[in-house]
Amino acid sequence: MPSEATPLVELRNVSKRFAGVHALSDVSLRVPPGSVVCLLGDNGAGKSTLIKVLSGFYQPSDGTILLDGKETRFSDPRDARARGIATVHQDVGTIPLMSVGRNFFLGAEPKKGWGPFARLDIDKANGIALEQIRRFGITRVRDGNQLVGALSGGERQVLAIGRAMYFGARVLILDEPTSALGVKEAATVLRFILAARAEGVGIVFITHNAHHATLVGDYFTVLIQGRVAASFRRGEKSSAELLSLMAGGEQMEDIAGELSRPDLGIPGQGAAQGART
Ligand SMILES: Nc1ncnc2c1ncn2[C@@H]1O[C@H](COP(=O)(O)OP(=O)(O)OP(=O)(O)O)[C@@H](O)[C@H]1O
Repeated sequence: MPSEATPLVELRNVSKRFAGVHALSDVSLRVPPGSVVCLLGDNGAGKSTLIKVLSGFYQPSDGTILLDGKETRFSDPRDARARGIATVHQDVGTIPLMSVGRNFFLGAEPKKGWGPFARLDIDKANGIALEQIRRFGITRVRDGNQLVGALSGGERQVLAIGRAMYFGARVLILDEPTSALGVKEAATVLRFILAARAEGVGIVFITHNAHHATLVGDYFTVLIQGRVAASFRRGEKSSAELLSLMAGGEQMEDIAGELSRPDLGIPGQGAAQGART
């Protein structure tokens, strides 16, 4: 279980408003080193906005961001990245028709020679890429020249996350990394999340999947309509309770109550009970 060490990054009472829309209201979130913080919420709950505040894409309208316990401000995503905050999006950001090695170093290739004669040292790029993904359990890929398109969805996620870690990520923001994957593939990514945690990285794991969250999460924050609806530690709630919270537990109770009203003439309360699980 992670320690109570100073969070790598922290949001304190952060709000974000757009014209007429309160996307985030008074949200606090701590990401300690070596921990997985799950961020859950329905569509429109504010998860993307929160990621964008954490990764320097938006400035908060109110509230503060702390990095290693010190108040800070990210001028833009490049600034946040340079200070160790990496975001890996669901669509992964790898290019299928490029090799594993080239994808790994996209934009930051190790060069042979110098000046106008510098060219990509592909052997070096391949070697580092393979070593990094092997470290995290992807042993099926044996050749860095292999095209990324031949990798599975989970392997591609691991490549993208491994790349972020190689380039110095201390906080990894993973935006729905398991949502498009089958069971085995999701397990590959979840295993990787645990391996990154063991290296002391702080992970913000955004997901719709309460089961995936409860498998790896240390801390959980549920957003509903831009507010923190619940915030708790591992073991304090079951995944069924988590699911109900994400759906807006109270609303579900209200719907269940409505369905069981005798004047509606709906036979039995099966639907109402079903709605609660
Ligand atoms: N740039 C913007 N301008 C105006 N409103 C915005 C903007 N970005 C987000 N919103 C609004 O803020 C609220 C939160 O949106 P956000 O995209 O953060 O939710 P989400 O939890 O990421 O949803 P999803 O899972 O569908 O991506 C929504 O009501 C959305 O319409």
